Amino acid sequence: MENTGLITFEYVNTVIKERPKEIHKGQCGRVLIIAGSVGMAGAAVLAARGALKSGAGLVRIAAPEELFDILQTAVPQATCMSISEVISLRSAEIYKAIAIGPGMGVDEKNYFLIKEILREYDGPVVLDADGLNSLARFDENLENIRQRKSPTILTPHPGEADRLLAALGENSVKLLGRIKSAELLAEKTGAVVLLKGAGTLVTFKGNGTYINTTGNPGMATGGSGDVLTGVIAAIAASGVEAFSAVKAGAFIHGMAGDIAEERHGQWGMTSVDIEEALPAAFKKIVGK
Ligand SMILES: NC(=O)C1=CN([C@@H]2O[C@H](COP(=O)(O)OP(=O)(O)OC[C@H]3O[C@@H](n4cnc5c(N)ncnc54)[C@H](OP(=O)(O)O)[C@@H]3O)[C@@H](O)[C@H]2O)[C@@H](O)CC1
Ligand SMILES: Nc1ncnc2c1ncn2[C@@H]1O[C@H](COP(=O)(O)OP(=O)(O)O)[C@@H](O)[C@H]1O
Repeated sequence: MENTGLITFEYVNTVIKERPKEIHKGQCGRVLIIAGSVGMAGAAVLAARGALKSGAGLVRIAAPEELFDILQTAVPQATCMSISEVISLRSAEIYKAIAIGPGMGVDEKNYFLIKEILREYDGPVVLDADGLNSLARFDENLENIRQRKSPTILTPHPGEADRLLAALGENSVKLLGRIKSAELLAEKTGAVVLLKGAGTLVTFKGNGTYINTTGNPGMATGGSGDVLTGVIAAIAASGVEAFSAVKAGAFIHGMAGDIAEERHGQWGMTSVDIEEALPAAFKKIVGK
């Protein structure tokens, strides 16, 4: 078992800092978000907004073309590209982080795209939702994650973690417990693992397991996790190394959830309220 600790304000304060005066958008992190499908455009919107409100300098969404009108209306700050263009994209190096999965759907075509990115791209990749589900279904022993040398970040909820554990021939989260499940996933894949839910866990083999101290039950609402994907991708794209970016992302996302709770209450708050509270959360951390 890894050493355990808490993710605290004091820690996050050392990770997220005031921006240098001369910085420009190209230096604030370009993020590619591969997300959304017909019927789940919202997941792409929430992830992109999560990234933009976490300081990403430029955000590009790769999605089916049918979604472009929705995406460009809901997130005018982001640019869009067709998901079919990503496959031929050898210029992925311009992105400082790539997030894959929210609302993407699970099929073999998506799996091949994910596989290609995991193989070709050498920056941090955040895998969430259907990105994880596609690998759990088609990637034997999660070999594509295991073989990766660059940072890979897995952000499953317990249902997604069960699918990943099953792909590794392991028991469910219920049987293993949350800490053991997260640590097993991290150990067997070499990835930074964030296991969602009350008391979100972040672990990385040999680097300890940390429990988040922010967040509340009002966050149990559709799309909250899609926002988190964008938050983590943006922090990683800013140059923060993966494990710290995930710990800081979990804390700030939970803090935004706590601000949304204060503003709207646990029953009425939605994932949009969490996303809209991100700037206030960052301001509390940075002081500006
Ligand atoms: N607006 C949009 O476009 C939105 C799009 N979205 C997109 O929808 C896609 C499908 O994602 P999804 O999470 O809804 O379905 P799925 O992976 O089958 O998970 C359900 C299973 O997991 C379990 N489970 C979940 N949380 C748990 C917990 N904390 N603790 C314990 N168990 C938990 C749960 O268990 P249960 O308790 O219900 O038996 C059930 O078995 C995905 O691409 C996502 O991005 C959504 O983000 C919504 C907004
Ligand atoms: N009871 C809770 N307490 C604290 N945080 C929670 C609670 N329930 C859910 N969350 C947080 O909300 C988010 C839900 O993510 P996820 O299950 O992926 O939802 P979605 O797929 O709808 O985006 C996670 O960050 C999770 O930690």
